[in-house]
Amino acid sequence: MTMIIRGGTVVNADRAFRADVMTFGDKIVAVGENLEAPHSARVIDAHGQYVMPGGIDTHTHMNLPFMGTVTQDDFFTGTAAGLAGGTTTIMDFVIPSPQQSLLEAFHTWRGWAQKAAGDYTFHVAVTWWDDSVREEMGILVRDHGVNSFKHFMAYKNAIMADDETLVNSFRRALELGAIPTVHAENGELVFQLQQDLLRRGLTGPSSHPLSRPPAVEAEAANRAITIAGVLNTPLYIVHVSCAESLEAIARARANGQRVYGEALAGHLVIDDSVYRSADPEFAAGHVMSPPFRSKHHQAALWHGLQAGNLHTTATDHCTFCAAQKAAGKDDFTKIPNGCGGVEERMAVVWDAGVNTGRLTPSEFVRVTSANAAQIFNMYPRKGVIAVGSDADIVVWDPEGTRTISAKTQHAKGGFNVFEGRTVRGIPSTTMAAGKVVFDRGVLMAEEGAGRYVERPAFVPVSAKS
Ligand SMILES: C[C@@H](CNC(N)=O)C(=O)O
Ligand SMILES: [Zn+2]
Ligand SMILES: [Zn+2]
Ligand SMILES: [Zn+2]
Repeated sequence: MTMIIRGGTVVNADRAFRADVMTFGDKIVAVGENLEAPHSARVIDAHGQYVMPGGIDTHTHMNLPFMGTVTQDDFFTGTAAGLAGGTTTIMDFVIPSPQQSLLEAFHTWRGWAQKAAGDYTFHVAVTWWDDSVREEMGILVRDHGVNSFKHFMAYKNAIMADDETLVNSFRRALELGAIPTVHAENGELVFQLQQDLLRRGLTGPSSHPLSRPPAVEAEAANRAITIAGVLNTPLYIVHVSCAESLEAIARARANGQRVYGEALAGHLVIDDSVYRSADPEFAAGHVMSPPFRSKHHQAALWHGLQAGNLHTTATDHCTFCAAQKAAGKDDFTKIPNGCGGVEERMAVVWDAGVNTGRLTPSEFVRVTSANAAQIFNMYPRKGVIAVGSDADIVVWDPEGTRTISAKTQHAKGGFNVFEGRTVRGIPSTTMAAGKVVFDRGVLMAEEGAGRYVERPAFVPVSAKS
C-alpha cells in the first residue's frame, strides 16, 4: 500500500523543510517536493502541518507487577494510547525479581508484549548479581537485541541494586557494548525517611515527597556518575527530576563524561503542590518516584533540555486506578508508585516547550524521538523522516487544541495527572509501520501489530578491524 503525505513541513532533529513523504509497506520510500505518486496511493493532506518522526517514549511500564498489584495498562492499551498521542515506539522494562533468571523474565515480558499495537523494545533490569547474571547479560545482547541494562538504586527490600551489583553490571555492560541506565534515588535513605515519617504518624500521601527530597536523588545520581566515570562506561539517568541531579550531569558532561539524562513530561509541568491537596485520592494519584518537584526544579529541567544536559523526554507510564492506590490510604509507603502520560507526552512537551519558545520544532523532535533512537542505537530506522526509515510518522497540527481528561483518554486507570490542561499542538494523524493507526481523533490500533525492536550493541571501532 502506497501512502503519500502531501503539503507538509517535514521536521527532523537537524532541520525543517517543505516536502511530501511517500511510504510503501512499512518503510519511507521518498521524501521531496511535489512527489509523483501512483494513482492508487492514499493521500494524507498535511498542509499547514508538521510531518515528524513518530515519538519514542524511553520509559514505560505496561503490565508491570509492582508493589503487590499489576498496572492497569497492558501492552495493547498502553501502546494504543501512545499511538493516539503520536508515540509509535515504547521502551519498556524487563524487571526480574532478585534471584530470577534475566532470560526467563525476558521471555515472560516478551509474551506479555505480543499484544502490543505499536513497536516496543526492552531495557533489562539487573536486580541481583552472580555469574549467571553476567552470562545472561551476554546472551541478551548477542541473541536478543538488548543494549541497555537498568539498575534501580531505590526500592530497598525489593529490586534495589547495591554497589556490588552496580559495579559488576556496569563493567559487564561495557564489555558487551551496552549502556547502563539507573533510577537514581538512595533507597536506604528513602527507606529510613519513610520509617521516620510513619513513626511520627505522618501516613498520608503528602509524606511521599518528604521521604524523597532532591538530595536523595542527587546522591544516587552522583554515585552512578562516579561509578561510570571510574569504569569508563556511558550512563543514562532516567527520570531526572531535580536541579541537583542536573548539576551533577552537567559537571560530568563538562568533564567529557558520556552521561545522558531523561526528563518526564510530568516533571516538566506538574509541581509538588499536588501532594498538599485536600483530596487524598488526588494526592495519591500523583505518587510516583521521584516525586513531582517545585517550580524551581521544573525550570532547571527545561534549562537542561535546552542546554543539552537532558536528552530525552519520557513518561514512566505506570498506571494504577484509585482502588489500587487506596492500598496506601493508611500508609503512604504502600501506595503503588506510578502515573500515566504515554498519550499526552508529545502534546504536553510541544505546548510547554515549542509554544513558549523554549524549543524549536527540530529540538522537539530531538527530545521526543531522535535522541532516543541514537542513544539506544535504533537510528536511522527510528527517529528520522528519511528514505529507508520505518514509516512511523506523526502529522502534527500546531493549531489543534485538546483539553486533557481521564474521561477522554485512551489509557486505563481512570486518572490523568494532566487533567484539565488544554494543549495547543496535537497529532492529527499517526502512522505506524506504514499503517494509519490514528486519524482526526479516531484510534484504529490493532492488537498484535506491534513489533519487538532489536537494538544492536555498540561495538568499539577497534573491535571491527
Ligand atoms: C517502578 C517504576 C515506576 N514507578 C514510579 N516511577 O514511581 C519506576 O520507578 O520507574
Ligand atoms: Zn524509576
Ligand atoms: Zn520507571
Ligand atoms: Zn481498579
